[in-house]
Amino acid sequence: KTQITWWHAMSGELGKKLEEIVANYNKSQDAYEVVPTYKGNYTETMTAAIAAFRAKQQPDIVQVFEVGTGTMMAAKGAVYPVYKLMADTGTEFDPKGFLSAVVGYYTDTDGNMLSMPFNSSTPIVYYNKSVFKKAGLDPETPPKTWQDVEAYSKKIMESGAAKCGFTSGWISWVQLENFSAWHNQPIGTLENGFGGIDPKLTVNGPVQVKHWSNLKKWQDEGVFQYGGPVGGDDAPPKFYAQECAMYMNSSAARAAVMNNAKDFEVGFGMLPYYSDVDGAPQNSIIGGATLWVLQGHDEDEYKGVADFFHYLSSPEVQADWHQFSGYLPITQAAYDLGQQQGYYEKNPGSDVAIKQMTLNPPTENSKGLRFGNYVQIRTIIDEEFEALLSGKKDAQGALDAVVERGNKLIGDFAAANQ
Ligand SMILES: O=P(O)(O)OC[C@H](O)CO
Repeated sequence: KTQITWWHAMSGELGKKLEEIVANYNKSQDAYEVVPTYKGNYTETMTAAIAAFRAKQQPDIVQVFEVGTGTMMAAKGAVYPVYKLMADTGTEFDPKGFLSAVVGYYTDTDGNMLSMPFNSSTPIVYYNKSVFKKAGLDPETPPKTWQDVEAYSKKIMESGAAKCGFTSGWISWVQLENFSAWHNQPIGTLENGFGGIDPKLTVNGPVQVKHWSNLKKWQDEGVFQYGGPVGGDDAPPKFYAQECAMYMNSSAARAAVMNNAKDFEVGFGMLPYYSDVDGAPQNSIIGGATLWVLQGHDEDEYKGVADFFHYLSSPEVQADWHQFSGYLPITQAAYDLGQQQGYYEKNPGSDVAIKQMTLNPPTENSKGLRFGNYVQIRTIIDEEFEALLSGKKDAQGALDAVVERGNKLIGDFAAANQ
């Protein structure tokens, strides 16, 4: 059998499910064996793949998170574009079958899809219905606005129903990038980087500054508890232990939430917005990851990769993965299948993510972002957020620093890739 190596970043419930999908594929045919390897979180997996490529030890497939897209697109000699792979191997492939928000993110300016969508998400609100009830709030009504989040949190804390109002995973992704799209505010010039290689960040606008300054105030009042840098590993336990009543994170946190929220009922809601910001709520943007194929392998392996991708994007496999994980149904057929199966009716709240992402046709500010070196910029965002929380900087100072430090990295990237 020809072996296909796949480096991925899925741990916990998601990692187990990924292995099950691979095992089913391996059983379904005799020619190829896909060998999945967990390489750590998204940043670690991407870094490992780049190092391996330099050492000529690269896997066939690597899972790269959405913010690595700008960097991967520029790595022309290292990447075997998916549209080309599918054409070269004569494998059936219809990019139009994917949801447009997903395709748009991974398509180059000539309209070619460069990586294979697999696990696209968007952030939503999870809330503890049992705590809401104890606090005298309606458990069927999630907060709509940030004003609601504040008022509900105070009621929850004052009634003693929970110690904290809310926590959040992925500060950069949820409280800055998606926050901006949801309020129709630009993250950067040149259509958030989609329109050219040398954009400038603009995350220090008044709406973002107001929000970060509220987050600092809410932290000081105990309304908000920080979940830590990168994905925010400290956030989920605060929600599971019923310390914080609301939790903002990826729609794909669903699998872990369902597994860990044993003693209380969970509700799902869209992200909150400031009702005094014109154009909000707009639509949220995707996160998660896609699969990139790396150069340097033989034709047989690539045939296997294409065959595996075909399997992965079939409606049955996609619908199963989506329904288990909370990742979006990335093809229309997988969504239609879920509807036929009655999945969304039987699982109230399971369609919040897709509704929120498609709430309005995307604007230049809400189709995503594409900046070189953005993985490093994410680290800067975390650092500056921590400087804000510790009182070293105010919100304007922290976000100005993100812009200044981030623009330097984008400029370096543009100079190296022009
Ligand atoms: O937790 P995920 O897989 O939905 O990814 C969240 C962010 O998009 C990562 O950049």
